[in-house]
This record gives sequence, structure tokens and C-alpha cells, in this order.
Amino acid sequence: MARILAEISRTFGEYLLLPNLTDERCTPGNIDLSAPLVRHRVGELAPIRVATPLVSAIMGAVSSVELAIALAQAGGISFIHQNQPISEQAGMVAAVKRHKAGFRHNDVNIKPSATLDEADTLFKRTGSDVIVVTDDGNPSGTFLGLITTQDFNFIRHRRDEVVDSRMRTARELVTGAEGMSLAEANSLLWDSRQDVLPVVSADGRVTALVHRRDEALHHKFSNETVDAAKRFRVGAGVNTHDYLERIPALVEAGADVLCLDSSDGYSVWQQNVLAFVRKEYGDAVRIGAGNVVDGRGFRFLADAGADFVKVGIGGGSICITRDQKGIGRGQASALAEVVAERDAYAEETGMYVPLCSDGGIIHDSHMAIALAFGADFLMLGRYFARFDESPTNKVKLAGQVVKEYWGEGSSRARNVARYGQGKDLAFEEGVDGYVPYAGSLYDNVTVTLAKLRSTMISCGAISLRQFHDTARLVQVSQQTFVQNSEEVQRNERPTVA
Ligand SMILES: NC(=O)C1=CN([C@@H]2O[C@H](COP(=O)(O)OP(=O)(O)OC[C@H]3O[C@@H](n4cnc5c(N)ncnc54)[C@H](O)[C@@H]3O)[C@@H](O)[C@H]2O)C=CC1
Ligand SMILES: O=c1[nH]c(=O)c2[nH+]cn([C@@H]3O[C@H](COP(=O)(O)O)[C@@H](O)[C@H]3O)c2[nH]1
Ligand SMILES: [K+]
Repeated sequence: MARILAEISRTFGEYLLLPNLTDERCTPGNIDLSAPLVRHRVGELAPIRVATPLVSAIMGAVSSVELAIALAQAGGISFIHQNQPISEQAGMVAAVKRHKAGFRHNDVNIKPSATLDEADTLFKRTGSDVIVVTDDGNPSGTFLGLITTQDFNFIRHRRDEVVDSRMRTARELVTGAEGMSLAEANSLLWDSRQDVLPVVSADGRVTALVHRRDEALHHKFSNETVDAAKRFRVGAGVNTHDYLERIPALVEAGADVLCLDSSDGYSVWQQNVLAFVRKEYGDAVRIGAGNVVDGRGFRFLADAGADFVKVGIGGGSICITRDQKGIGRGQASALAEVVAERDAYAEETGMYVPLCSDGGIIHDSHMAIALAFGADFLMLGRYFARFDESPTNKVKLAGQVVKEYWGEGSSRARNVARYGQGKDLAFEEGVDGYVPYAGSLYDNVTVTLAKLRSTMISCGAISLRQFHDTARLVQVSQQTFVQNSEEVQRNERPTVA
């Protein structure tokens, strides 16, 4: 007979934290948000850690090269998605590893004969405020000039005027030479009073762009996620189908950590992949597994050698797995059980296997709740999809600026590339939609982390470890929320900055 668990399945929104004593140690500057990413002996430090406990979802609509770089700068890490041909995924990983801090890729280009209207569309679509003009409109073309959002507007200029008429030409601009250091590039930027310095190769191609604002950002984010050679760290998703080819290609491309990407990790398929990695690479290659929602699933993957375990089935914002397959569990309940198992496992074996809570973060406060429940770090899709750095189009919908966001189980993701897995999409498990555009990753992560620190201060915890150990959560009634929100009508006027 099927078993029915006594406990009700609960989500983050059903809990609040109680304050603990806040003492002199509890200041924003003292709060340590660093977290282990991979398994390690209890009492030792994990070989890979993050200063910011946020990772971006293994999704085509989320983890681009640009987002991976921005998130590593902000102290987290991205997982490049695996729902694409192996060579393309490996290429994205290699691009992140090649990127030198401060030197941005030249990926937004236009021909001089294009119209200002086309340039305007490109600005809006990419969120970039500078376009490199090349003879053929490709990054590999000959550098002719730059056009920025400052160079025209449609009060003064006609939409059908050509880019050539408004761009600043290569001859007018100060440029850097390939191989120069970032310090040299930044000095040149100041001397030239330009906002952007194109770095040009001997054969006249733009190999990188150095932005003035990145220097300030670099000073703001001192906790970048970098490897021993100071290159940004990046993760990559893998699957249980083509791992014999995909994993070696990703390792070769320089991926710092891999993660099995599946709705259901409690399978011999994942056990086989983990065995393959250990046999082939020992501990030199790190790989997380999942997703699971209970203690059994966790122990199975921990025993199979997973470096971290990802928790969450059906809780994502684009998820319809619960409707389609009737499988899943409220994220809070899932975490509570898996955290208990992680701690029991550490006690028994001396091995700490970190937990990643994946999906279902709707408000920033849910991050604090998930961490209080005992998650080591959080994987987010919708949160990052809203930012400039995510790879999807920015569009206007009913007067609101939004960005596209779709699930990996949606027909859109699968149609893009199920690349010869030979399976027809029998049913969809994800939504294809939009999320409100929210600006830059840096600005948003800064605010999110400030809130998280503030919560931890109220709870008297200066590290995540301490937060796990001392947080006190209460379950709240529906009435608690109704009570707060109904009495005052929201002032919808824009707030004064
Ligand atoms: N976290 C969540 O709740 C959900 C996530 N997703 C996302 O959608 C994408 C697809 O997920 P899934 O459909 O779970 O993909 P999957 O590839 O893990 O599983 C698809 C099917 O293939 C089977 N399978 C896997 N490896 C096999 C092997 N080696 N031999 C034979 N059969 C094998 C599985 O049992 C399953 O029936 C992922 O990106 C995932 O993250 C989708 C639904 C829910
Ligand atoms: O049911 C699903 N159908 C899908 O198509 C799908 N795509 C991604 N995911 C999972 O959702 C997580 C991101 O969730 P959030 O947007 O809530 O952060 C991701 O990290 C995944 O675990 C999916 N789940
Ligand atoms: K299973």
C-alpha cells in the first residue's frame, strides 16, 4: 500500500524568522555570507567556496557568458546550461575563463550603413549602451568606430540616417593595444576622458572593451569568485545522456564545477555519471547532483559521490511539473528534511555535502528563509533572468518593460536543441513567459545582500553557519499576511530617489 506522509508540504512564504539577540559583533561589515560549494571534511574549508551564496540556474534564458562574469564578480557562480550542443556549451565556458577582469567581450556590433533606427533597436534588445561599428557588422570585422546612446536621439536625428553619420570614428578615438594591462587601460580611459576604450588588435579588430564604470565596480566587489590563476570561476550543467562526451569537453574548456541537471536526481543514471567522474578524474573534477526532495534522495547521491546536492522539484517559477506529473514537494518541507539528513550524514561520515536550494525564491526575504532552513547556497532562475546580463530579449509588454524567461522543460527550450537525444517532446514541463526587467545584476545583488545581512543582524548571526544553527522560524497563518496588506492602499506614485 502506498504510504502517506503525515506532514504537510510547505513553501518559504509560510514562515517568518524570530529575532535573536543582536550584539556588538552584528554589523553589516562583519557579516560573512561565504559558503562551501563542494564536499569537504567536517572542520576543514571546502576547496571551492563562494563569497555570495547565490548561483544562477542551469537555464538557457539565464546563464549567459555575460551573466556568468557579472555573477562571479559579485561573488557567486553561474552554471552554463546543457540544453545545447556540447561544442557551444564548452565554448561559453571557455569564454568565461578567457575573460580577463575589466576586459569585456566585443559582442554588440553594427555596420556603418545601418540606420540609427536599427542601432536604437540593438541598444534596446541588448541593454548595451555602446555598439562597435565594423565594416561587416560582425565582431571579427575591421574596426571603424563606436556609436553610443549619447550620440543621437530622435528629436534631433532622423531614424533613417545612417550610423556612419553619427558614430565617432576609429581615428577620433583613443584605443588600447592588445596585451595591455588593465591598469594601463584604465589610465588611458582617464586621460582620454572616454567612457569606453576599445582594445584593437594589430589587424584592426576590436578584441575587448574596457568600460570606465567597471573600475568602480571592481572596487565595490572585492569578493570575486576566482580560481588560483585569478580567472573567474564558472560551472556547467551536464545530463545523464551524453556525459561520456560532454564532461571531458567541459573539463577541457576549464569548467570549475559541474552539476547534473534533472528534475529528478534519485536515479541510477545519476549514480552512473558520478561513478564515471570519480573513476576518470578522482577528486579533480567536482560535480553536484539532483534534484531531490527528501532524505533518501540525498543519501543516495551523497553515497554515490556527489559534491553537492540540489534540492527542489516543482517549486520553480516556471515549473508545471507538479501539474503535469504530480511529483514534487513544497520547498521549505523538502529543505527541512534534506538538511537534517545532510547533518546526520556529516556526523556519521565526517563528510559535509553542501545543499543547494533550487527554485521558488519569489521575494528576497525567501532567500533568508531558505538559508535559515539550512541551505548552503541558492540557485535562482527568475531572479537573474530579470537583469541586463541575462541573455534574453528585453521587450515592452502592455507598457511594462519585461525580459523573456522560459523553463528548460518548455517546448521553446527543447525545440532550441534537444540535439539528437531523439526524443519527441511528449508533454511540456515548463512555462515560456516574461519577467519584469529589473536593471543591472550588480545593483540588484547589492540590495539583496544588504537585506540578507540586515535579517542576519536581527537574528544575531554573523556567518551562515551560525545562522543555520541559531535561526528560529515560525509558521504563519494565512491571516497574518491578509492583516498586513489590506488596510492601506498602495501609493503608486514614483518615489523620489
Ligand atoms: N527542478 C524541477 O522541478 C524541474 C526541472 N526541470 C528542468 O528541465 C530539464 C529536463 O529535466 P528532466 O526532464 O528531468 O530531464 P532528464 O534528462 O533528467 O530526464 C528525462 C527522462 O529521461 C530518463 N533518463 C535520464 N537518463 C537516462 C539514461 N541514461 N537512460 C535512460 N533513461 C534516462 C529519465 O528517467 C526521465 O524519464 C532540466 O533542465 C531540468 O532542470 C524540469 C522539470 C522540473
Ligand atoms: O518544472 C520545471 N519546468 C521547467 O521547464 C524548468 N526549467 C527549470 N526549472 C527549475 O526551476 C529552477 C528555477 O526556478 P526559479 O525561476 O523559481 O528561480 C531551475 O533551477 C530548475 O530547477 C524548471 N522546472
Ligand atoms: K526517481
